[in-house]
Amino acid sequence: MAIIKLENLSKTYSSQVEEVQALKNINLTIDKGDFIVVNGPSGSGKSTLLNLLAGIDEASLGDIQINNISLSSLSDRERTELRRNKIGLVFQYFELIPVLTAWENVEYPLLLQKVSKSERRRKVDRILEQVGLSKMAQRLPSQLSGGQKQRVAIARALVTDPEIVLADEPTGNLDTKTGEKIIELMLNLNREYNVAFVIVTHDLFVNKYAQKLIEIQDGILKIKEVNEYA
Ligand SMILES: Nc1ncnc2c1ncn2[C@@H]1O[C@H](COP(=O)(O)OP(=O)(O)OP(=O)(O)O)[C@@H](O)[C@H]1O
Repeated sequence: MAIIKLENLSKTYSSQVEEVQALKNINLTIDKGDFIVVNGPSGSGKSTLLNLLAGIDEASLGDIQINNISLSSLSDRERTELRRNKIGLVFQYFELIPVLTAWENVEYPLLLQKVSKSERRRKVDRILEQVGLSKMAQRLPSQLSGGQKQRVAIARALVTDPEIVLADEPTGNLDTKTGEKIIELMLNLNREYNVAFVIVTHDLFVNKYAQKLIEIQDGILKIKEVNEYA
């Protein structure tokens, strides 16, 4: 089942000096439970694609549909709401709130959704256990390793039960062994919750986990490989 559809999507950045066509006529369907890895050289359009998928930026041409709803038909507030409910985000530098504990960082998106206290407690405890961090719940981000911080960020992305998690270079700030564990964790969560992942990465080791491997070059998207999981 398609959760996101990109149709003839283009993005042009215009300034007084020049126009950059960052994405050129992209077509892509993301199905429920997909595990998509996106490669591409610096400046090829990867972050632009993630920003459009997340509704952070708007396409110049073409359409993005999430659950058959066209993003362009929504107001800014409705787009924010959709992002909050359907999309989880994971970043290279974790982006945790430094004055909140691991537990409170994961709780935060549920507060925005006005989820009740008992439900928040249940959901945060459960997801922290799944990412292997129950014992570190009361630590501040500064008291955690890079890999542990990324686990907190993954728990925060998943605690709202999103349909899709968008990850921008999630292993970029981790050593290879820790990075590999983080991708394996994402894959396990992908299978357990049937939530789709789109992972943008320069780390080639991630490619072997891809169910769909995508490459962007000069704003043009190519599907390089599609694997069925055993
Ligand atoms: N806000 C902007 N204004 C003008 N041009 C932009 C803007 N953001 C990106 N670009 C240009 O669009 C193209 C695609 O950029 P994008 O950031 O999507 O690439 P990327 O593949 O994510 O690169 P990297 O791997 O270095 O992060 C580049 O040529 C970039 O210079």
